[in-house]
Amino acid sequence: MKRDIAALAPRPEPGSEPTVTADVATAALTRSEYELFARVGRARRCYAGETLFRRGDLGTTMYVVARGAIELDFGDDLISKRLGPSEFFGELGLLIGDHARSADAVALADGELIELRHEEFQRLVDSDPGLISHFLRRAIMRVVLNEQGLIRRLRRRNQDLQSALDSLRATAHQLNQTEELIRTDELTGLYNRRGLAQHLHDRRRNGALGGLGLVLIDCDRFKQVNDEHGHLVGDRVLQSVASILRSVVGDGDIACRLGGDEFCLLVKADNREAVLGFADFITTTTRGLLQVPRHSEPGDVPLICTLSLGACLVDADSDWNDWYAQADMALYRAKRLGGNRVEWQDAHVAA
Ligand SMILES: Nc1nc2c(ncn2[C@@H]2O[C@H](COP(=O)(O)OP(=O)(O)OP(=O)(O)O)[C@@H](O)[C@H]2O)c(=O)[nH]1
Repeated sequence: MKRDIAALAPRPEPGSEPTVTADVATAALTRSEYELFARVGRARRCYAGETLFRRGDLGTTMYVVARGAIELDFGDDLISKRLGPSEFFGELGLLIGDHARSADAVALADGELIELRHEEFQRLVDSDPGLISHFLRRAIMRVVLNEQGLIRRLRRRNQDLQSALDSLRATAHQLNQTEELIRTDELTGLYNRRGLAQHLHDRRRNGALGGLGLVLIDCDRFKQVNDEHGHLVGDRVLQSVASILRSVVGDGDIACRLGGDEFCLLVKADNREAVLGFADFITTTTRGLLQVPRHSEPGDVPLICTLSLGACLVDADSDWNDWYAQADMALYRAKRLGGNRVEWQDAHVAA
């Protein structure tokens, strides 16, 4: 058997004995190496589909393909290698002994291998130190090249992951911005109805609906502002109202434009006086602004109009429709009484 295998040694082209760097990629033994390995090692048959070792197995054996083909599968998305006659694998088992295999080795066809164990390494060295030193250098270079290839692939994968992460972050950022836009009233920058609904939903989920007051705010005779001064002036009046509301909201409070010339304010307040304090501040500021002489504007262009306000305390056990109905009763009264005022509505009277 040994003689048969030795006869399969590669026949070099004249003057083509491989150099250290030229043949590392192919892992093929030179003719002299093959003959030495065949002399020291044992012949071993292998059969199509046979697993010689698996990734992670501790191995002390190196193989040289005499006949047939072997596939090395490194797992994950690493490229498998296919080895043919006179190519070797598992050399770290031979060189360092108990070595965890980095690939599954499976025979692709019936064939023959030369098998060398760790204990036989010294015999190889003693038989031909020069040849084995050459083989060793190639084996080390092969390990280094494999390692460099692996590092390159890991770097590339790292970069791919990094850019995937970057684009994910950008998408998340765009999504946040879009959500912000969807929740915001374009003209005033306050929350719109959708934003208010989301806010109330979040608060209810967090059990944070207690100790709140609601103030509904509606512009008085706003249609007249539009009719007399035009839509743009009307827009500016709405923006002025929004600015006043923005100036009173604190952390956790919310100012919202419900639509048209109607606004609301949801504020932290434990009692009637606290809620009315916010509402009074709004009417006082509005009246103050109406007193400011406006020499720079041609005609009598208003910066703001008077407001009607309806206020109440929020019952955490009921919902927005109930609170709105309650505050709206007060607002309706404020309108009926001529506007430019704040009215209060208690819960039991509203019911
Ligand atoms: N400029 C401007 N006007 C708007 C906007 N949205 C709604 N309006 C106008 O707001 C006006 C609201 O009119 P009404 O609901 O009759 O209210 P009002 O004139 O203030 O009457 P009272 O509330 O009874 O004092 C309508 O003329 C709408 O066209 C907007 O975004 N910009």
